[in-house]
Amino acid sequence: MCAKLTLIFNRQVAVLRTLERLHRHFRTCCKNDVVMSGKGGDGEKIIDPALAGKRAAARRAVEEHIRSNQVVGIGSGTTIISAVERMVELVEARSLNNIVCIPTSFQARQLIIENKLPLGTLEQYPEVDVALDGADEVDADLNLIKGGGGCLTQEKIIASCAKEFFVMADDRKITDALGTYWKKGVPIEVVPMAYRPVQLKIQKHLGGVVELRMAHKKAGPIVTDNGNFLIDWCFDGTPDWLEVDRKLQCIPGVLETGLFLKMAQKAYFGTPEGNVTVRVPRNT
Ligand SMILES: O=C[C@H](O)[C@H](O)[C@H](O)COP(=O)(O)O
Repeated sequence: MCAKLTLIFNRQVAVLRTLERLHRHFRTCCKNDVVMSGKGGDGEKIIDPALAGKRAAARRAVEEHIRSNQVVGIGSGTTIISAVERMVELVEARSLNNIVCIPTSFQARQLIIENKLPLGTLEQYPEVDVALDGADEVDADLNLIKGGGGCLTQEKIIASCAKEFFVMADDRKITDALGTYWKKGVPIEVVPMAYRPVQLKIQKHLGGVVELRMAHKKAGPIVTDNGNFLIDWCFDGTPDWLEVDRKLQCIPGVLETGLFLKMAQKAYFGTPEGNVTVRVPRNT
């Protein structure tokens, strides 16, 4: 019994370490903001507490919402890795079958393929049953900032095609006002030839500062999965998000924004200890 428990514990630690490595890789490639908490006594890196929160939230969201015979939208980032991990466990345990996974990015597509889950497209399955995704910040109305890892347009398309959209995050990302926790601005995907006028128009009409997101392992800007550029808008004050998003979307050259407004039905937030709180939009 004791040996069995030790085996289970060791497997969990190994899974967390793998996730941590993927998290570190993803952050280095896409966000350049690795969060590590130091060294353990045995010289091993301590598991990132934020990652433990993301993992708890993701596992719970899958357990509550993913069922057999569903078409599932697979978000991008680090949190979704844990959701896919839980889905694989359920498939292996034969309590989940006949699902189809629609990726929201190149990374999500690879994740689905590597985990041998059935891959589909919106062309084949234009109606998605459930979409799961992470977020960079979440307010009380479940408005989200997304795109910190460079993916947002395909994520928003798939969330918009889903009957239900659930968000999973670690609990640092809960906020009263967007921009309190996530200081890197609202990501906006733009057609490359238009980035400069779009940048100037946003600054002139909406204020704040707009920066072209530069790559770290490539000279020049980050290029999205759709072949576009990303700009990050560090806004002033507390905007009326619906109005601001409408204005942004009206600027020629803007493809999509990382503002996911009133799209999520529920959000799961995990703590480093593995506790999960569930929120629905305020006033619902
Ligand atoms: O561009 C990336 C996506 O919008 C992610 O879903 C978002 O950045 C959250 O990422 P993570 O799950 O790594 O915290």
